Amino acid sequence: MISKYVLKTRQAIMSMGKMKRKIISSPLSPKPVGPYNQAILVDRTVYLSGVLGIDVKTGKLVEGGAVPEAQQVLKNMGHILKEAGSDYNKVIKTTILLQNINDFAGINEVYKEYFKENYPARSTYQVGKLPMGAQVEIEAIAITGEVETI
Ligand SMILES: CC(=[NH2+])C(=O)[O-]
Repeated sequence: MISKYVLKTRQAIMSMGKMKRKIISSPLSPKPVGPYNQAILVDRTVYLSGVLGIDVKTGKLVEGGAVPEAQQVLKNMGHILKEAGSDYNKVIKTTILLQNINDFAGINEVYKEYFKENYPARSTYQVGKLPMGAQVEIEAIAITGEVETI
């Protein structure tokens, strides 16, 4: 049996109409390597999939390890953010996945080149393995349009 509360919640949601989502795809950033999109925009929030350090021209991970990969990840991320009407300064949350947590310090140096102010909330993990044998993957959530920091 459905409670009055659940029924009321359902009615409220129905009365809101259809929520719109927009698939974001930047040709300047590598195509997804699996069944996902680069990003999805819902209302004014854009959800970025985990970005890898793939060079869009070669379709391969850049060489040299975690630091060059992180540079490429964040460049790729910039193109996706721009396509969605956002930028690094409007990112509110990131998740960094590292193949080796010993790269933490090096990654932080690269990260600060892109996130200069209003640092997003962030989580960093060492994981067993990443797609394509990557050393770094970063996902993000960002706001589009005008943002005020209070
Ligand atoms: C790389 C990535 N985002 C994925 O889900 O495989």
